[in-house]
Formats: sequence, structure tokens, C-alpha cells
Amino acid sequence: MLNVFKKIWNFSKEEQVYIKKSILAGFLHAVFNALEFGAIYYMLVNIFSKTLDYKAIFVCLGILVISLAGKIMTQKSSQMAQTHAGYFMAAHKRIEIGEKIKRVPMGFFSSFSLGRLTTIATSSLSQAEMWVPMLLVLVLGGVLNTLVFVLGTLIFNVKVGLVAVAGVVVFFIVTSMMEKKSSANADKMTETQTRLTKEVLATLQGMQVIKSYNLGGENNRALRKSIKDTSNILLDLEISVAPYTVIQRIVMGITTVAMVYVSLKLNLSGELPLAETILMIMASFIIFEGLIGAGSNMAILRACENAIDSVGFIDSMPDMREGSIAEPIKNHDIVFKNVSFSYDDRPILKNVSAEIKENTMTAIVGPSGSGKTTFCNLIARFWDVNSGEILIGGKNIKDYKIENLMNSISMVFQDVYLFEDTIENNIKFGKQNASHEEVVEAAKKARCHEFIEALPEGYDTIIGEGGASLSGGEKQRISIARAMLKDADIIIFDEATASIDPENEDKLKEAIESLTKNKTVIMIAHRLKTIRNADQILVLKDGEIVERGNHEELIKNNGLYSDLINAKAKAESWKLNN
Ligand SMILES: Nc1ncnc2c1ncn2[C@@H]1O[C@H](COP(=O)(O)OP(=O)(O)OP(=O)(O)O)[C@@H](O)[C@H]1O
Repeated sequence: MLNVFKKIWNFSKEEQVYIKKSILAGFLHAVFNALEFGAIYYMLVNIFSKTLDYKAIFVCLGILVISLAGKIMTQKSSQMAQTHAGYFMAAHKRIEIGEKIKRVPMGFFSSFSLGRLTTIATSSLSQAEMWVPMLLVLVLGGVLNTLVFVLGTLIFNVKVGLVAVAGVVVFFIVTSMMEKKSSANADKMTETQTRLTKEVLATLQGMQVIKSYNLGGENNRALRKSIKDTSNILLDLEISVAPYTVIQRIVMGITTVAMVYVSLKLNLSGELPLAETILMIMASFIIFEGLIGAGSNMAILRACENAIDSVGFIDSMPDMREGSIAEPIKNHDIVFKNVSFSYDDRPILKNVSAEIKENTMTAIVGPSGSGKTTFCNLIARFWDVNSGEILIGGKNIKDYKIENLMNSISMVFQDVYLFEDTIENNIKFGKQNASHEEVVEAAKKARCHEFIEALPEGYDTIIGEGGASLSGGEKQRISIARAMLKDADIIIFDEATASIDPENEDKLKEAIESLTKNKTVIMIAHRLKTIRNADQILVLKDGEIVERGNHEELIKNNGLYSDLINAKAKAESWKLNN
């Protein structure tokens, strides 16, 4: 149990002062609780010695009032401190997760990690938020209450006190056995909860496929299994600790009977006066009151520990080494020097060298899976290279502060993700402190102002999660407006492959031209027109640059590029003819 409280202590960091306050208040609460017995004892002594008068009655009532008032005040302040600690420790941790995520390489966010992260940020932290204060109130408060009573009993009579000590020790032994038992299930619980979150995420993300293949409801076997596993594990957790709670009750019952027996025996032998005897008998019935409350909640101690442990996973996430150069990047020549990169053990880019001159447009072309996206993502340090180096302005990108590097790069993806927020705020992602006028100006340049204005709420229209309520072309133009607002010097652009209606296509083209003017552009190009206009074309095949040059030079080569272009030209004429 101490271990768990140690973990709560370490976990609470900035909130430790509130934990201290709550422990102090809990201790004072226990003292005020015991004070009631002082009042009763004082009364009994006066009754049996026939010295009871109004003064004694008022002293007794005075002690009772002080005890009651003290209990109310300490309970209130203890609860407030605990709630504050629980809430803010979870809030700080959530902020910490947000900050940490920014420094973790994208490659880390495999579906497993995503499920695990979601579980931590939602259920684990909610459990810690809810359980930590509850454990402090019920378990620590209860234990303190019992300890103060045991101490009081020892002061009044050592023999009765020792019986109480023996009972409490056995109680804690049983509790520690119960903790061990629930530990295995608590581990399993975290595991199944992670799996459940992952399945729910996968189901929501793949809803279209699930619906079109009629895999929903009863047919979604994996999700149903995860739900069943989670409920089974919760049931197991209850069942596994049930015998121990029964044993705890038995230990308490036996201790109470033993304390009553020893008190009466000592009274018979004349060793314990009547007032003390009655007090000891009363104490024997309520000494475990605190532990009963604590005992029934001790099973969740381990689960709470588990929630805290699983949050520790965040600290184990790898940090990207960050450089120290914070000055804005002035020169935007990009150089790949013998860059090799693998996803796990699978080599994707093999000894790639390339030079991209500032303010030029480089088109990356190549068959599907040849490594075009990977090439672009490495520039933004979504992953770090395995060997070789990438330079911007003559310096290794690892030497820049990540924030500084990212300030110089705008990425426009094919799969545009828009947040469930207003259009204005979605565009402002490019520059958090932009004014409305700046947002409108960017939207105009990105050719999306007109359609935004036509929406009922204009720029205040809330977009469905992921941009569900907009067309593909509209989403991409909004993401161009974002990039426009950011006004970074390097633009990485993944051109849309999906066919867009002619009106949208023209607007998109104008938006792209406006965005990429006087910038260093790296474009994963799919359309002939874009490729032809590029200053340099890099042709990737199986992770290697097999050809480079401009359109005319490469056509003359008669290699892979000319094959790709011929195939593309055929496809495009086929599209036009049909
Ligand atoms: N996160 C990842 N983890 C493991 N493998 C990946 C990951 N991303 C891409 N790959 C693999 O790396 C290879 C190169 O992918 P990449 O997306 O860079 O190719 P691409 O040329 O852009 O393909 P496309 O034109 O189809 O988009 C592919 O075989 C892909 O399956």
C-alpha cells in the first residue's frame, strides 16, 4: 500500500502541497473524531465518581462541539485539497502528453501506440483523477482514523491496545495479499482497455467500409470480443478480491471480540476501572470503522497504481534529439546527403543524394510505394534518417530547434484533416494569432473565400470532424489557406490524385500557384502539367533516385520517366475521351 501512495506522491508533482494539506487535514479529522471519546470518557469518570455537575456537563458538551466543528472543517478542507490535487494532476499530465507528443517521431504513432495513448489520455487519467482523491479520502483517511484510535487505546490500556495492534497488523497482511491478487487482473484490465479503445477507434475510422460490407453490429467480431473481455476482466477483479474482503471482516470481528474479552477480564481482575472498561468496549466496536471503509476500496489501489504506471508509458516514448539553432532559417537550399531510411527493418530510401535549390520547384515522381512520401516526411523530421544527413541552409536539420524547423515548412497533404471547429479556427492553425482580416486574405488567395461566404454561418461555420461536411477540393483549398497564412518558405505538397471536378480543379490550381510563388517547393506530382513546369524532377524507384533533370532532359533519356509520362498521357487522354 505504501508503494501506491509513494507512486501517487511522485505522480502528483506540483500538487504535492495539496496532498500534504489533505493528509494533515485527514490526520486532524481523525484526532477530532477521537476527541468525542475524550468527552464520553470525561462524562463516565464524573458519573462513576459521582462528581457530575453542570460544569462537567458543559465541559463535555464543549469538547463534543469542538470535535464536531473540527471534523466538519477538516473533512471539508481535506476533500477540497484532494479534489484539487486529483483534477490538476490529471490536467498537468494531459498538457505534458500534448507537449511530449510534439517531440516524438511520427513513426512512433503506430496503431498500437495510438490506442494506448488514447487509453492513457482518456480512461487511465480519468481513473487517476477520480481514484486518487477517493483513495486519499477513504483509504488514507480511514487508516489514519484507525491508527489514532489504536494509539488512544494503547494510551488507556496497553494490553487492550496490543490486541488492537495485532488485529490491525493481520488486517494489513490480508490487504497486502488482496493487493497482490488484484494486481494481475489490474494489468490485464489495462491491456484489455487498450485493446477496446483501439477497436473502437478502428471501428469509427473505418465506419464507411464497415457499413458498405455490412460488418457493423453483431458482425463486428473484434469489437464485440474486446467489450466482452473488458467486462469479464472487471468481473474477475471483483471475484478475485471477494474472499479477501470476507477474511478482512472476520479479522475485524475476532479483534473486536478479543478486545471486549480482554477489557472485561481486566475489569474483573480489578486492573481496569469501569469508565475505562466501557470506553474500551465502545472503542473495540468502532476502531475498525475507518478500515472497513478503506478495506472495501483497497482493491482499487492496485488498479489506481496501474493507471499511474500506464501513464508512465508517456515518459518512455522516445524524444527526438533537438538542436539548438533558434534563429530563423534564412537560406532554404535543401540537400540530401547519402540518406538511407528504413521503417523498422524494411529499407525504404537507399543512399539517396539530391539537391533542391532555394525558390525552385522540384517534382518527385515514381511508382506507388517507391518512397516519395517518405522522402518528403524526412525533410520535416517526421522520422529521423538512419544514415546520411539532410541539410537546410547548409546545416543538418537535426541541429535546428524543432519549432524553428517547422516554422520554415508548410505541408499540404492529400488527406486533409480538418478539426471539428469553425472554418476560421481551422485556417488559423497556420498562424494562431492571425486577425480575421488575415484569415480572409489567405482564404481569398487560396480561392476558398467565395464558398465559405456562401455557407450559412460563413467563417464561423463548424466543420464536421475530419472535414466531413466539405468536398475534397474544398478541404484541400482550406488546407492551402492554412499554409498561406503560415507563409513558410518551404512548401511540401502532395498533389491530389483523386479527380476533382473541372471548376474545383481550376480554383485549386490557382490556389497552388499563389501558395508556391517564390517558395522552395517539393511536390509529389501526379499531373503532367505540374511535372512539366518543375525546375527539377526526381524519379524514385524502389527507394533510389534513378533519374533526375527537367522534363525535356528526362524525356530524351527514354528511361523510367518517359515510360511513366507515356502511361500518364495515355491515362489522361483516356479520361478526356471518355
Ligand atoms: N509508417 C509506415 N510504417 C511502415 N511502412 C511504411 C510506413 N509508411 C509507408 N510505409 C511503406 O514504405 C513504402 C514507401 O511508402 P511511401 O508512402 O513513401 O511511398 P510513395 O511512393 O509515396 O507511395 P504512393 O505513391 O502510393 O503514395 C511503402 O511500401 C509503404 O508501405
